[in-house]
Amino acid sequence: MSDDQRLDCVEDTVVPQNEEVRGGANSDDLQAHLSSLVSEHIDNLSHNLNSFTEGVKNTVYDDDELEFQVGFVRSHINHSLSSLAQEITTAVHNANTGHQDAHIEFAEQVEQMKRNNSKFLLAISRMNDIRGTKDNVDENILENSAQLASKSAKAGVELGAKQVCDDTEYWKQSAQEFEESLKLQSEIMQQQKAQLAKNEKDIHLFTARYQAMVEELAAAKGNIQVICRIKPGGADEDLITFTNPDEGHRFLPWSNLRATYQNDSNRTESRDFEFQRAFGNGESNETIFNEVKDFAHSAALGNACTIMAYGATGTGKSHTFLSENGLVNSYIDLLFNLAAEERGKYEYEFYLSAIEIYLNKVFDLLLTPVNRQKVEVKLGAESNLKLDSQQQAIEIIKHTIERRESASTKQNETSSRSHFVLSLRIVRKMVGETPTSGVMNFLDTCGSERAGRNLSSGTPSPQEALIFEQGRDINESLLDLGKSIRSVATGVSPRGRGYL
Ligand SMILES: Nc1ncnc2c1ncn2[C@@H]1O[C@H](COP(=O)(O)OP(=O)(O)OP(=O)(O)O)[C@@H](O)[C@H]1O
Repeated sequence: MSDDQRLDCVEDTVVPQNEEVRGGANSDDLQAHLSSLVSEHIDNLSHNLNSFTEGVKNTVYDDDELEFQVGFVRSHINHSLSSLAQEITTAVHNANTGHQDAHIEFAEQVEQMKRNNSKFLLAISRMNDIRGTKDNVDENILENSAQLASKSAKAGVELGAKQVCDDTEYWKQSAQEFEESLKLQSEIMQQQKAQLAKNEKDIHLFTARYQAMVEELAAAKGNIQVICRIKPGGADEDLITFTNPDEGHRFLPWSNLRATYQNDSNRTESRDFEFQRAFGNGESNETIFNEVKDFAHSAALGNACTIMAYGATGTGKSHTFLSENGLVNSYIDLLFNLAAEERGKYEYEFYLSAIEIYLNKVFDLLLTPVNRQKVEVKLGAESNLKLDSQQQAIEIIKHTIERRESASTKQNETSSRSHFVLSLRIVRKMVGETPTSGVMNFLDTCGSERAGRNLSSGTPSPQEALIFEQGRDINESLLDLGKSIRSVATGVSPRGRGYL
């Protein structure tokens, strides 16, 4: 077989068509595909022929062998050409089929587009219809709105007018109701005013009655009341015993007391005493206060009350009056509480003065400077300090007690050496009324003592001499006080020194 024959064969099988390869591929693609198929086969064949030619050149074949080789080459070429023809046929077939598919698809698409077009046309015509309807509706709305507006305006005016009428009626009614309630209120006020006036009258009446009762009570108890307090466990307890000869009446107006003791001739003696009240058995300061607290009300109503502690040295006068829970602090507490209770009705003012009588001289303990130098005053010219609070009152009283003259004696470690007078003035005011001014005086005398009891044998020391002098002066002043009290009680001036 020659090269030309081979080429002819190849050329016969090539189908040079400008068709698409597969569904949708164009003729350029098909042509390119076919060319590549053909050149692939030609390359293959030419390679095999070259190998064959080389083999023939280099090998010495006999005829049979040569014929066999040529037959082999021929069958190879035939096989290659028929496979090429087969591939070309398939490619062209595929291309035709693809083209037909594409054509059918295109026709379907055209059909679909036509259908869409008619739908689109239908939609446009519907849209036009809707637009027309909307225009109509718009026109209707405009027309109705205009009508509605004109109707509303008319109705609004009518409604407004009605509202004004209603409001006027409502306000008229309210004004009437208000006037009626005003009338009622003013009637109630008048009634209340009358009640107030009556209450005020009642208060005056009540106050007057209360005052009268306080005075009656004081009168019933006696203008001067004598209360006895026996110090428990005193130094003389073994020498003197107190009994109540009238057990059944111990706490009734009269409280009798029998003192039994050894007289100077060593004989047992008894003396009976009469008191409004006698305390013993370690009764507390609070119990004593309960007995005498009514004086506070009397002083608040404008009376002058004096509570005086009198007794032998060391028997508990200062303890009863001036200790922390003593009478003075309890009175201060009661009076300040009374002022707080009556605030709004009455205004209270409290003034304090504190003096001591020491060796026959009067000293103002409120004027005492920090260096404790006492300031002597004439009786009645002592300072009066306005008290702002209960706490302040208690503090000041505590300081005045500290400034009071005291000394350690054989009977009492802290014996008061001066008479101490604390005055609490109570001013009570009520609007439209003359203020009342009462006073609570607390007098803590120094205790009487047996002359010479504080002296040791031999020459007395200056301190002993002073205590002796104080004791003498104390006894003298107590005697004078006794005379003065008796003079008040009997109305007869004492003879001799003429104190009253
Ligand atoms: N009822 C009592 N209960 C307990 N202790 C008391 C009582 N009475 C007095 N005392 C105590 O006895 C001592 C002397 O009392 P206080 O100083 O009060 O006596 P006094 O009568 O004031 O003496 P003086 O006249 O010498 O000043 C104090 O220590 C006091 O605390």
